[in-house]
This record gives sequence, structure tokens and C-alpha cells, in this order.
Amino acid sequence: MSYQYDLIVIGSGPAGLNAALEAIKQDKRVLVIEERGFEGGNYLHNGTIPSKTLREAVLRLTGKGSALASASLTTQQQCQAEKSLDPCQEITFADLEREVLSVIGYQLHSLQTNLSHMGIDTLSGAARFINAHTLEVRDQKQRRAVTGDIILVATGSRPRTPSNVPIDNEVIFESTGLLRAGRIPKKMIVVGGGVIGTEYATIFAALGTQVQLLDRNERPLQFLDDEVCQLLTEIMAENGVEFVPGQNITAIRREGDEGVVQTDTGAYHADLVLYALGRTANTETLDLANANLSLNDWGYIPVNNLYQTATPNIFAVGDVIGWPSLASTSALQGQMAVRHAFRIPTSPFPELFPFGVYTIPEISMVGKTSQECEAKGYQHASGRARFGQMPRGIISNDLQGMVKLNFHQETGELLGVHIIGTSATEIIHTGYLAIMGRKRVDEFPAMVFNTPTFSEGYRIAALDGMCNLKNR
Ligand SMILES: Cc1cc2nc3c(=O)[nH]c(=O)nc-3n(C[C@H](O)[C@H](O)[C@H](O)COP(=O)(O)OP(=O)(O)OC[C@H]3O[C@@H](n4cnc5c(N)ncnc54)[C@H](O)[C@@H]3O)c2cc1C
Ligand SMILES: NC(=O)c1ccc[n+]([C@@H]2O[C@H](COP(=O)([O-])OP(=O)(O)OC[C@H]3O[C@@H](n4cnc5c(N)ncnc54)[C@H](O)[C@@H]3O)[C@@H](O)[C@H]2O)c1
Repeated sequence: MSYQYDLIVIGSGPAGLNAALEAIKQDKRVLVIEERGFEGGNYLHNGTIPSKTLREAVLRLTGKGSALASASLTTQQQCQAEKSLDPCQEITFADLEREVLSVIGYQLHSLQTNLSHMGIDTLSGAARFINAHTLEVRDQKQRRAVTGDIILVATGSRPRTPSNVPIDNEVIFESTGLLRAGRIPKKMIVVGGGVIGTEYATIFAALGTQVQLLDRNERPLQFLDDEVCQLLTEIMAENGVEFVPGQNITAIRREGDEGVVQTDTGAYHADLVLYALGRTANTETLDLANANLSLNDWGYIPVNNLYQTATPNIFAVGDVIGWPSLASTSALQGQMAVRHAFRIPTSPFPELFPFGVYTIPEISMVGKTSQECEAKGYQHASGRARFGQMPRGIISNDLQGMVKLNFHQETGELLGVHIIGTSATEIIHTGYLAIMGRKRVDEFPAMVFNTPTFSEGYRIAALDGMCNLKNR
């Protein structure tokens, strides 16, 4: 049977585009279908890139580039920190939006140029399965059928919006609508202390918004190391984010220009509510049953460790298959799925990978937290370096940050690295490589680190921890 394409990719986020790039490197005929009309996925238009650009713009325009700076500068000094701004002129949503749109525009242009240079065909419209090898693509004008040998589903996700939450993107928002809010609220309630909720809570607080962050749990970001989470919660409180634990949400409603979040302990009022309780996979319009596919109990497409679905020529990657739902992991999954599909030898997806949380201050982690080490019964110890102990921290005015190393108390093998503070998401990769290479904590002090850098935290934390090492 001959098909029009060797590979058809549905969805042009990081998962789909990396799959397409890998296939073109293997000399395959590739088509990418995107319903939005322009490529890049939620990653470029609603998620990773706009939220990180917004954060960067806020840090720059307010002068709150470090945790300490935010505590010590007056608002006028913060305005003056950005020389291009009149010190008396307030930062507006339009200032932030301009930066976001400019970064999106630049990246979109560069990826569209790449796609066409590399000979990847693109088709605009929503795809649905007719059968396992045929898709119908609909746009406003027409319906077309296309056939492919391998089909890769990379349709991503969207904010979870239950019908009893009156999201209007005027007062009560989800994370996509928030990017077009048009105003900086005076008071904001964020429902959900996951990654989206906590990142946006700290970003808006840096703009001067009074923020209450509600979660049913006792702490935000459950997966963080306890000490890092404690430090984050303290810094957030200093910066205008009140974390309200143990909140079971019973209703959300709009009353005039206010949003009201009702929990079983009280009612919270604000001029903007962000609802951030998870995401839903984009599968409804795919007609998966026509390709003999169904969803698992959580609404994701089930795949094996090759990213192959129950129908052998169909693969799925990225947010549509569920955890970990990151742009970083989705991109690698896309590349790997294509290699598996075309039977190119490939190593398995790494068991270990870093997480970056772009709160203010930022956080990154790889490997085991202290509480995981305890739960698993590991004999472990920790070493810490506070940014205030490091010349780089003092120069950059970030004294509060911390590098924490968890390691096996007898062998010294590094088990986890947890960093909070400036550049955490960058310097984590040293720790990632060290854990992958099964390095011991006592190897860091024998290395030369550039100075002054935040990476020196590895050396200082190792020296701190080594007194707890049993077989020194
Ligand atoms: C606010 C926010 C911040 C984030 N920050 C980070 C971060 O800092 N780091 C990180 O690693 N991850 C981050 N993420 C997660 C990251 O954005 C996602 O994991 C990533 O976008 C998933 O990529 P994907 O390719 O699976 O899907 P997506 O990027 O969601 O792209 C899927 C594409 O498929 C298209 N599509 C859907 N259905 C069809 C159809 N039937 N036919 C044709 N096209 C279709 C959609 O229009 C979309 O363009 C963030 C997410 C959010 C919401
Ligand atoms: N930096 C990053 O990598 C990044 C940034 C943003 C988003 N993302 C991705 O986006 C996805 C979605 O994130 P999210 O933050 O919306 O969802 P989430 O599922 O990560 O967090 C939801 C939070 O809401 C709380 N919660 C759930 N039900 C509740 C209830 N009834 N009442 C009160 N609290 C409740 C949970 O305890 C949790 O803390 C994640 O998978 C994440 O990987 C990643």
C-alpha cells in the first residue's frame, strides 16, 4: 500500500515539531497538520514561551531581578531600574503584552522558516481519523483527506474548565485567557498551587498585585523538596503572595466586577480569579474510535514505552499522553517516537530529568527529595549552600537562594539536587550530569568552578554535606 506521506503529525507543539524534524533527517516525507493556522502549539502561543516572557518582562521592568531586590527597593526605585521607563509611569499590561507578542512573533517566524527550508509540508485545519492511515483535515473552506504510513498524535492539552466554574476571561480566568487579561489586577485569587498557579501568583505579586494562592494541600508544589518549598513559601509571603492551605473549593462565582471563591472555611473576593486546577488532553475531535483507539481513565491516549498506541502505526506523544506534560520532555518524546516508528536504534527515555519552576525566585530540581529518600529508607544526608555565602549571590543581590545536595550517607553518591534562586533552571544541569554519571558528593570540592558563579554552590554545598558522610 502506498501512502502520500511516511509520517503525518497532528499538532505543531514541541512534541509534533521535534518528531517532524527527526523524520526529515531520516529522509521521510512529512506532513504537519495544525488546526490553529500557525505553528508552535500551546507551548509558543499559550504556555511556556508567553509565561516565561511575561516573567522576564516583569523582572526587567520592575527591577525585581532578584529576591532581595524585590524586598529592598521602593516602587519608584524599581521603576527607575528600567531606564527606558519614565520613573513616574506605571507598568501597564500593554507593556508586558508587547514583549510577549514580540517574542512569539520572532520564534514563529524562525520556526516557519525552518519548516519550509527543511521541506516539511504543513496543512492548516483540524484533523480527525477516517481510519488508521487516513485523516480528514477540515478548515473553514474545505475538507481534504490525507494518508500516511505512520501517524503521530501530538495534539497537546488545554486548561481544565469544569462546567460549574463560570470562566468568562473577564473576571474569572484560566491560564490561556490570562495572557489577554488586558489589566493588572489589584487583588487576585489563584485557585491551585500547582506549577501554573504558583508561577503566575509570584509574577503578578511582583507587579504589586495582592495575591492569595489557595490549595487543598498544606503546601504548594507538592513535588518539591520540603526545605525548598518552605523557603519558597517564606519568600512568596515577603513578596505579597499569601499561600492559603487546606482549601476545599465549593463554588466560584462572579458578583459584579468581583470574583468570589467559596471554600468550606470562607469566601475570598478579588477583582481577578485565576482557575488553575490542571489540564485536559485534546482528543475529542480526533474520532479516535475510527482508528480503533480509546482513552485511559484519565482521558489520555495510552502508549507503550515506544510511544506506540494500541494501533501499531499510530504513535502519540506530549501532553496528550499525560505526565510529565512538559515542553522539554514532549520534545524528546516526539524525537524518540519517530525513531522507534522507523526502527532506528534509540536509547529509552531517561528515567531522570530536571524540572524547572519559573516562580520568582525560580526553582529547579533533579533526582530525589529528602522526603523521598526517607520514604524509600535511604541512609541519606544533605549539604547546603546559601546564595548569601557566595560572591555571585552578593553581587547579584540574591542572598536568599540555596543549593541543596542530597546524597547517600555511606557511598556519598549524589541522589538529588534542589536549587532555589537566580539561574536555578540553568545551573541544575551540572547536578543532572553528576547524578547521571553517579558522581559522589566528595568529588565536587576537588573540581575548579568559575568564580564568581552560582555554580560554586555545588562546591560549597558539598563541603557542607561532607561532614555528614560516614566513610570519609
Ligand atoms: C502556562 C504554562 C506554562 C508552561 N511552562 C512550561 C515550562 O516552563 N517548561 C516546560 O517544559 N513546560 C511548560 N509548560 C508545558 C508545555 O507548554 C507543554 O507540556 C507543551 O506545550 C506540550 O507540547 P505538545 O507538543 O504536546 O502540545 P501543545 O504545545 O499543546 O501543541 C499541540 C498543538 O496541537 C494542535 N491540535 C490540537 N488538536 C488538533 C487537531 N485535531 N488537528 C490539528 N491540530 C490540533 C493545537 O492547536 C496545538 O497547536 C507550560 C504550560 C502552560 C499552560
Ligand atoms: N515550569 C513548568 O515546567 C510548567 C509551568 C506551567 C505548567 N506546566 C505544566 O502544566 C500542567 C498543569 O499545571 P496546573 O498547575 O494547572 O495543574 P496541577 O495539576 O499541576 O496543579 C493543580 C493544583 O491544584 C490543587 N488542587 C486540585 N484540586 C483542588 C481542589 N478541588 N481544591 C483546591 N486545590 C486543588 C492541587 O493540589 C495542585 O496543587 C502541569 O502538568 C505542568 O507540567 C509546567
